[in-house]
Amino acid sequence: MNEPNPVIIFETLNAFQRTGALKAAIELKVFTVLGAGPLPATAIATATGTSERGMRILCDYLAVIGFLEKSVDGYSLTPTAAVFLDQKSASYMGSVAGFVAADAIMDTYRDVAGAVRKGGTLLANGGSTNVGFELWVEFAKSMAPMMKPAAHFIADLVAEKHDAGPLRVLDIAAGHGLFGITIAERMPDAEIVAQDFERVLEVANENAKLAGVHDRYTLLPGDAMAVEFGENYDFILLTNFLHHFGTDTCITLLKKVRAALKPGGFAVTLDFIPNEDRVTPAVSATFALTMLMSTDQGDAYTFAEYEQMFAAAGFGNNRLIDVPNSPSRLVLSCNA
Ligand SMILES: Nc1ncnc2c1ncn2[C@@H]1O[C@H](CSCC[C@H]([NH3+])C(=O)O)[C@@H](O)[C@H]1O
Repeated sequence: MNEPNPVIIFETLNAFQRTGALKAAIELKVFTVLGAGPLPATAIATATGTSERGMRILCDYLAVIGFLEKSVDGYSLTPTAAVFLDQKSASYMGSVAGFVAADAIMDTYRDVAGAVRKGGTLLANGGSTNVGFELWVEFAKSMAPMMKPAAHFIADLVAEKHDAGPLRVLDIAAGHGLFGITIAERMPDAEIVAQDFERVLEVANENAKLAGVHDRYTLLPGDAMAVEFGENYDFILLTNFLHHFGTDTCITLLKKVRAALKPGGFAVTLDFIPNEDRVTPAVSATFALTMLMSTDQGDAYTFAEYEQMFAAAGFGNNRLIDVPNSPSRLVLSCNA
């Protein structure tokens, strides 16, 4: 570990190759074609309408980085590729490439030094928190599969905390809507109010229809900082949202959240929350760079920082909870 070794330099400088290769394999449906069993490069090339040379080189690359296995029968799927990248799998999540590795996102990384100099995003108008940020509809359409484990975890938590009877839930920055929709599926008396920009809520509304919970699903379009939330909510969800803003803005929003909760109601914050060292665990710690590149003031806040923000907004009781099968953690804050 402490021996000097230049490999990490090459691996890091050409990490864009990995992104490009995986994006291409998803786009060309290589993993779906291989879902039926091992095939040689020639057969994969025929099935995907590509060149044999190109497919051989792509499949060898995917074997090197761990998405395919190579044997005398040709290429086959690794367990991860079989579960998450074959379109026929119920847990397919290839769609996340449409947001995570979108051209507009990748373009921002052409000038990390510029964002570091400035201390904020180089995107126009504050980046991803602006109503005009184009990619949120793409996020809503593509990212739901990644959120499934956390959505079920939160629905379980809500069911555990709530006695039988009517239940009002506000899902702030709902996106695809999965978090509120999963609660509605679990609890037949739950009424969900979904808040987000108008064109994003169209996606959530469609998902609510598909899930058959549409009659208990209300839309509250607009900027979360400006719209009236209403009151008497049992639970208010803040999933993957607070990280976009500076602490003062978060505190202002959290005061509004508290005012909209019933006494004894809960704010449920799901986020990338690194340890106090800010360098572990890797996924949460590196998320801070995502915020530097796409927002003016956002960050991957530690639990101590969340505690301070929630306390400043009047929440005295905050608990950090790990979410199984997810890199995210949850802060459960009671309006005691
Ligand atoms: N100012 C804002 N007001 C309301 N929604 C916003 C604002 N800025 C960003 N958003 C939404 O915040 C969401 C962040 S992505 C998170 C979506 C979902 N809660 C999830 O956890 O997967 C996107 O759907 C954006 O449209």
